[in-house]
Amino acid sequence: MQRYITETNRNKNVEDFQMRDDLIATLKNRFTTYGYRQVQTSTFENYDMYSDIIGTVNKDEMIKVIDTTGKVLVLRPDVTIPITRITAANQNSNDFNQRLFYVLDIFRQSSGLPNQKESTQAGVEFFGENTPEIDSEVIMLAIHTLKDLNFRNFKIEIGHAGFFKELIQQASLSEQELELLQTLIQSKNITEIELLLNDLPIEEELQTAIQTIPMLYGEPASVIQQAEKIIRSDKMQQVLHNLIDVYEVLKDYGVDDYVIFNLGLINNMNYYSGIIFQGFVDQVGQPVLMGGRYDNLGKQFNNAMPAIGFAFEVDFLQQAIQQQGLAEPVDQAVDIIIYYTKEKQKEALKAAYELRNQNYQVLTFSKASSSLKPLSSINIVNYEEEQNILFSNNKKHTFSETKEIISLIESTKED
Ligand SMILES: N[C@@H](Cc1c[nH]c[nH+]1)C(=O)O
Repeated sequence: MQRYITETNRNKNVEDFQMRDDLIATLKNRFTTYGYRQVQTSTFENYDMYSDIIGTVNKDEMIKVIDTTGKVLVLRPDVTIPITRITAANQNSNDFNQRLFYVLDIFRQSSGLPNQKESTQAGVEFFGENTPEIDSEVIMLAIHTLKDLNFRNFKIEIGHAGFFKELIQQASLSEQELELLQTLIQSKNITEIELLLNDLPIEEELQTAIQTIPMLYGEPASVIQQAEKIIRSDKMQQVLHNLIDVYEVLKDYGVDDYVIFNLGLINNMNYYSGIIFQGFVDQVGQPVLMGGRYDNLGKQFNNAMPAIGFAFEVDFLQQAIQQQGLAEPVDQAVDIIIYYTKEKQKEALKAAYELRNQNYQVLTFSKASSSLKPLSSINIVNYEEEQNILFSNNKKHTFSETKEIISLIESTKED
């Protein structure tokens, strides 16, 4: 039996970890270029905070812990909620925008996948404005980042939390019926949807409209055309206009080829109030990113603030990059390797210190005691009794001072 090992399917070796680190660096860099600043939230949260919020994570999926005083805590099941709470508490004037990003683990355990409890999310949250320009800028950031990661085929599905909600309000369904209907729409199970609706007291026109929802998927222009046919209220018309406005801005960014409309899109979280979206790449069944507008969440923390954001699932991204062979080979070579004899130890270690000070990566090997074969390097330095030798790119040089090593290495780099 293996003791103290928890089942996890990520980072099996150092190379995986380095690749993940590079991936996260790419995400952080792109978020920064759009003006986002990194924040962090606590791993332990008050259970009551999550259970009282409307639109929160499913209570059964939260991982609860009890602290030494007997208080029930929960391991951070979502980042959007605590960031909204913090921003709501700190923002006393609402006339400025806040752009925040994070790379944090979240903890959820669904009954279907009991071994999966932990995943890393890299996400952004924008607070302060609700305009089509902001919505499209946030979606553009997601697209820009997927391009950075070299995915050739990816799609962003855009929908709206309000479209389905508006329609369904006219049907006055019970909570259970609504939940079932949502699941069926999500899985586009058209036959079951029809059977369910046939059993409910819903007028025919409304039933047809609801049955159309899963079909409102695909190229934006044709989805808009089809959607117009089932508009039954001003609110639905506004929702559709909002989607069109956002799409127009995305066209100006020149990224409309990546965009698909999906009015049957229902995101996991219930706090969404406006546009919602998900991102898909080849060979990964689940979305690698999800997000949307959640203008009503701040109100629950006594500060109404328009807000929109999304989060990448870093584990899915990593899996996709590996499967599609998009990872750059991890460079194992070090900048400089120094071999030295016992007599030259002092001189060699001093040189290593100076070179590391100049940010070179340096490994030292005592010829007297080390028997291991070192990693490769194009710069090998030998401190021996008679002379000091540098092999740089297979060319031999003699030297007496450390600064000569630097100038020789830099000059061979330029060759
Ligand atoms: N917190 C959401 C993603 C998101 C970030 N911002 C808005 N939505 C999730 O875990 O699904």
